[in-house]
Amino acid sequence: MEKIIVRGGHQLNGTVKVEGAKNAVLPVIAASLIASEGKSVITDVPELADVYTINQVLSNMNANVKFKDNTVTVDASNKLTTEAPFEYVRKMRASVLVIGPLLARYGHAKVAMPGGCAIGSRPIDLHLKGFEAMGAETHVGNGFVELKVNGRLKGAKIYLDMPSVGATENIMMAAALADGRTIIENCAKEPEIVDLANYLNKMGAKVVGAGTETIRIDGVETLKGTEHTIIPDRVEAGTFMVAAAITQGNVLIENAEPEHLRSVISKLEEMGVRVTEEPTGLRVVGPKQLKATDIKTLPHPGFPTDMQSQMMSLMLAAQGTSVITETVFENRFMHVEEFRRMNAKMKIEGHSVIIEGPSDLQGAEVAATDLRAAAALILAGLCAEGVTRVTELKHLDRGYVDFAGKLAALGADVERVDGNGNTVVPFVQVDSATKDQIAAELS
Ligand SMILES: CC(=O)N[C@H]1[C@@H](OP(=O)(O)OP(=O)(O)OC[C@H]2O[C@@H](n3ccc(=O)[nH]c3=O)[C@H](O)[C@@H]2O)O[C@H](CO)[C@@H](O)[C@@H]1O
Ligand SMILES: C=C(OP(=O)(O)O)C(=O)O
Repeated sequence: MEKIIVRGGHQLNGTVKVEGAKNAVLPVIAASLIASEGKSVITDVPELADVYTINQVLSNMNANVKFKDNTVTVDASNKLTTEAPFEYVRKMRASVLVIGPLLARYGHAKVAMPGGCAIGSRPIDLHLKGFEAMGAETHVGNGFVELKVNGRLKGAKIYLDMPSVGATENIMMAAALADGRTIIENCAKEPEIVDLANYLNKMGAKVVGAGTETIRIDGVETLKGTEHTIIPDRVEAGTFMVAAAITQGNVLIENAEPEHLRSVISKLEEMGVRVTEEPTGLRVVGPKQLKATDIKTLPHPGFPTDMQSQMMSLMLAAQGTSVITETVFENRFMHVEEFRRMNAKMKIEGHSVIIEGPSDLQGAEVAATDLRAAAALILAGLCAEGVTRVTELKHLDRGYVDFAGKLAALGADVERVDGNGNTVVPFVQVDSATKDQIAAELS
């Protein structure tokens, strides 16, 4: 079993570059299924397990997908099949994002129902209600959801009970080819929604209002392949901001987009961290003593739930009592038990965690419970006494490119090893023949 081994107590200094955003690239690759003509060329694509999964979902549908040098090329002009089996949806819930494109183009989609998840129940009822409002018939059975529409989807006025990111994306993609105007109210406003809207518009769609709480889409007849560069990953950027802060370091995070990180910057500043905008990114300087603060996760532009566990690590190192309230997911505190194994002083009360800092964190063997928890446990290891060993790295690989290598380049004592204790070559550094082989399996 692979592990990341962290020996705490090293200050981080230097420069780290942020990759393209996982949560932007997945819907963009899914949207390329709508293009019945031409190739889609997507650049700044991070080499993440999730990107390989969405590429496999598309290949499995008979789209021609290539992934090389951080560029994904999709040719979806073939006749596609319209089914996504459980083997992919189980690995990655975002596989459901193919429903909107398939329904728009073929009037049919059959996708395995995503099950529960380590951060709580994650239904897709809002996605389905949106499709139904546009005229689709939905049938759930035998572990699948199947949607059908006779002819084209019809534009509709859709109010989302909550601003779901996935539902907004899925409905936006379906509406791009619908007959008439769709209005999505109370929609998600995340930067990744804006990136998807920009991509769809370059493909020939008519989407207005992305980034606000109402999006209007006027359906068109067809969409064509286009070129697009993915926005920087605000969660990866935020994770390295915490890494700098927790080690009293001084790190320039290249490519970090301050406009996407306002709530994170503001909370870090409250904790005594210095954040300055530089021409190429954000410089983060950690204080001698961090101060406690409170956080409530909310849809964008509120504090992102995907930064909740990393901030928990920082609060454990801060002086005083901090409170984190999670309002986006029903159960995103599985990592609390793992932090406790590192001597963290914290308790869960309903949807909040109360953190008594500073905890004398001690290295321990801990298991990542989800993607961001994996990063958070490694961050805690950076300031813990002794050796921290983090397992269940499949979660980490979904969303971070060579996390251990990037931390080590900043001066951390971090190493990824296999079950025999041998250093593991990160995927991004595997030889190009192996990468080509993986790419060939996809096409
Ligand atoms: C691939 C991707 O972009 N993932 C992000 C996306 O996930 P995802 O798109 O799954 O998150 P949503 O915004 O849809 O979920 C937010 C909340 O709404 C609920 N809900 C959602 C849909 C629905 O039909 N019914 C329903 O009840 C969910 O259970 C959750 O409690 O946004 C989340 C919230 O910012 C992030 O944490 C994820 O990293
Ligand atoms: C929860 C996350 O992703 P996903 O929605 O893909 O599970 C995340 O990126 O932290």
